[in-house]
Amino acid sequence: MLLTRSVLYLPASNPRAIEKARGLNADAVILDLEDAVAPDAKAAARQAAVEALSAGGFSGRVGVRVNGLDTPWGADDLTALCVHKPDFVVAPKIENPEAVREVAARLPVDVDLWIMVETPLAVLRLDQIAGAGAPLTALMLGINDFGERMNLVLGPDRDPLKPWLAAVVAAARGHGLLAIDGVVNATDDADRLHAECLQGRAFGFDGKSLIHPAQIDAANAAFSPSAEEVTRAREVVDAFADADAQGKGAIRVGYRMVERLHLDAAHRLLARHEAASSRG
Ligand SMILES: CC(C)(COP(=O)(O)OP(=O)(O)OC[C@H]1O[C@@H](n2cnc3c(N)ncnc32)[C@H](O)[C@@H]1OP(=O)(O)O)[C@@H](O)C(=O)NCCC(=O)NCCSC(=O)C[C@H](O)C(=O)O
Ligand SMILES: [Mg+2]
Repeated sequence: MLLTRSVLYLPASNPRAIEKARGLNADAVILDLEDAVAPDAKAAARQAAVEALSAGGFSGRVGVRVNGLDTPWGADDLTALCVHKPDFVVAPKIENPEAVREVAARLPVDVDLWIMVETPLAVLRLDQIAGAGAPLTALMLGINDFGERMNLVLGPDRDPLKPWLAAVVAAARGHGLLAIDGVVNATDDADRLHAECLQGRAFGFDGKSLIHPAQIDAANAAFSPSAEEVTRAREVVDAFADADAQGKGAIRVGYRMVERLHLDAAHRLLARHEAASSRG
């Protein structure tokens, strides 16, 4: 099972961060060629990303966030990734399904496409964008860009974002995609990170975008099934395996009614637990 609890960005122009990322327990890392890299450093960062992919050694999945195709660098970024392929490519500031297909057409085979939802037009066209088809596999919320463009004032509760958190997850679920929540810029604010991870999980996200190694453990913990959830899931599986439950759609487990949809959910949760336990 593909885990995306912790998705760590790092500037591809930072060799120390690339080296460090090889030993971190993030489920995925993203070598950024876009906003974390200054215009003058774009070509060198692209070369560094290709060399990092070629050298390998990352413990999780590796992606590259390319520049937009409407910039001087986007096309060359995608061409460079055809030789040493990442596991996935992240396309920023996508605003319509045509833009998804334009990037997809330049991807080598077996490379997934994740797209950033980070503009007002993107959230207004979520259904069309999320339905653009293979190789699109994930939606990532870009809170920095979205917040700026919407003129949001975001406090720890992220109230102004809530409609969009729900909309992004609904679009992802509706089209069978992963949904990754946005970043916390305050790298020293462990309380805020913890609260946002729990909130993201409650809204249905599969994981959190991160910008610093110190954020990984909190995301891995929050997006892994808790011990209590695992216990409850096992109870549901055991109850439906019981002879008395055969042929029934709804049964009682302890104080609650459960249906076969809960059995499916329990199986999915236990699969996530297995995967999380084997990664740590
Ligand atoms: C935010 C940072 C610029 C902070 O850098 P710095 O002050 O140098 O960090 P530390 O001194 O605390 O670093 C300690 C060690 O950890 C390594 N490190 C730091 N960050 C990373 C990282 N992301 N990945 C791997 N390793 C990292 C340092 O090298 C130190 O190592 P050592 O020398 O061994 O002690 C910096 O953290 C950073 O650049 N973060 C990533 C920024 C980025 O990629 N941004 C783009 C995505 S954010 C975004 O905007 C999403 C979206 O587009 C949106 O709109 O919301
Ligand atoms: Mg952005």
